Amino acid sequence: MTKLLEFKDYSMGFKDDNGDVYNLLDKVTFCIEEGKALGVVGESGCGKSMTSLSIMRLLPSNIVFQGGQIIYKGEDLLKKPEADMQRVRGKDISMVFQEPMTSLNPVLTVGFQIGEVLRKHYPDMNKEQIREKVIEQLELVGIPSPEKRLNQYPHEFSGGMRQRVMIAMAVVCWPNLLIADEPTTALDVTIQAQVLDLMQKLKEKGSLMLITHNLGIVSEICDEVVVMYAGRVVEKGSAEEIFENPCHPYTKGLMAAIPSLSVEQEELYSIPGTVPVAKNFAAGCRFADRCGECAEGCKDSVPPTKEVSPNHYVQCWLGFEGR
Ligand SMILES: Nc1ncnc2c1ncn2[C@@H]1O[C@H](COP(=O)(O)OP(=O)(O)OP(=O)(O)O)[C@@H](O)[C@H]1O
Repeated sequence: MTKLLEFKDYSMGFKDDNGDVYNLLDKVTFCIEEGKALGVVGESGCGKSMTSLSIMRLLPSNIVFQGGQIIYKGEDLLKKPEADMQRVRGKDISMVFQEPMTSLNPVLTVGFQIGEVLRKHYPDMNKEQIREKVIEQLELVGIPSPEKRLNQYPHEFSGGMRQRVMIAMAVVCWPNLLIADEPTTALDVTIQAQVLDLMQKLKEKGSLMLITHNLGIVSEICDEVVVMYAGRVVEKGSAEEIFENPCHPYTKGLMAAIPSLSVEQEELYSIPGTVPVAKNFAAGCRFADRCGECAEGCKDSVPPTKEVSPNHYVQCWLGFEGR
């Protein structure tokens, strides 16, 4: 297997109004293989979006780099000049955001916006070639009558159709990596299923990094899973391993919180408490406050990462020092 993108001990934080710096992502380490789909899961506020925006180098201005590398095709993206990054974005690596309405420009036609990506990366393409390619993309994502639709504006599309347009825009240059950040959250269930089908199809053409809090989606689409909690990777491995043999108490909690249709449940389980904000992160395990298996000392020092089975890693004190 060939690594397409690799996070190596990547850490970053943010600067508050007083100039104090707080860590957000701590030594994040994982990789995306060529042609595979990786799911990044965790509750809201766990650092999933910060991780993907770091790849694109589209972070807010108060973010401070604290160490590590993000290697793409042998080069550290964090060291690339901005002009080179502009060539990477949209051509090598593309991103689909949560809310298509805010990501599309309301005063430009859909065809123009998809074409814009091609004009930027392939300045030699002529008008007709661009039009053909745009039609081809709209067809690929399942938009009927693409010749007509390309002259329409975003508000003339339904939510699901807008999300498809966003996906068409993201894959028009056939990126090596498509990052989809909660691509189905704003959609209703039937449309969600259609967009997921589309993701399956796209997976055959390149690598996919799917960010979601929905484990059901991950089990359908992803080959590998990274579980994040409060800016750390607490567990990672093949989807099969993670679903069949979850080891971190947080992953087990996420699994227990999946609603089941087959078992009658009186009440839905939810992990007690909430994800802490960076200013309140514990020095040791950041999940300790919410963990049913927390033992003495868990809060004091950062847990070690161990390989529980080949390629399945867990960052937890359980099993160490008599815990
Ligand atoms: N510019 C910033 N300054 C300070 N804190 C920030 C900034 N951007 C994000 N954060 C904080 O970083 C943490 C991680 O945020 P992030 O958006 O990556 O989480 P997430 O897991 O993607 O959540 P969601 O699913 O809600 O998007 C959150 O606590 C968030 O408040």
